[in-house]
Amino acid sequence: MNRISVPVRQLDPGLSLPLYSHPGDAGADLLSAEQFTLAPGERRLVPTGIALALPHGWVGLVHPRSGLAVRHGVTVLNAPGTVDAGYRGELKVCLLNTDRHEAVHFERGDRIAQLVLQQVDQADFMPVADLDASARGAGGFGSTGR
Ligand SMILES: O=c1ccn([C@H]2C[C@H](O)[C@@H](COP(=O)(O)OP(=O)(O)OP(=O)(O)O)O2)c(=O)[nH]1
Ligand SMILES: [Mg+2]
Repeated sequence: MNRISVPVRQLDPGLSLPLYSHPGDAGADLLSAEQFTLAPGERRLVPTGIALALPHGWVGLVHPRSGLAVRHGVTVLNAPGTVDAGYRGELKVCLLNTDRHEAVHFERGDRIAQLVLQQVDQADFMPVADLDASARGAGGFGSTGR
């Protein structure tokens, strides 16, 4: 596992930095810079109080936390959110309360999502008349059965 240095601007100095709970964890927990309540079915763009300068060739992926999903039905609507390396604005998390009955309350500093850093490549998209054959072919969307 690489350990890379990522410059962080703390827009809200009272909040801790993203935190890996255990050595080797893939996701660093992102904190909420706000106190708020999500009504059933409500979505909200939640600020995290930080801005990053990810290295070129890396991406930040904003994943849901499984505990929030299982216990409260709270997920990240656009999961995984894509944080481009060149983005210098505040990291935000689009939370959605999928529960149909229960509101969910969050305090400032609560862990709302997790950031996974990965290396990525770009493609040069080359127009061609035909694609090479493959075992799967055009089968998809349940072509292999349930
Ligand atoms: O969960 C997310 C997703 C995105 N972003 C920020 C960083 C990212 O680089 C930027 C744009 O995200 P994306 O490309 O997914 O959104 P878009 O709707 O395509 O907006 P844009 O036109 O700005 O690219 O918004 C976040 O802070 N959190
Ligand atoms: Mg975009």
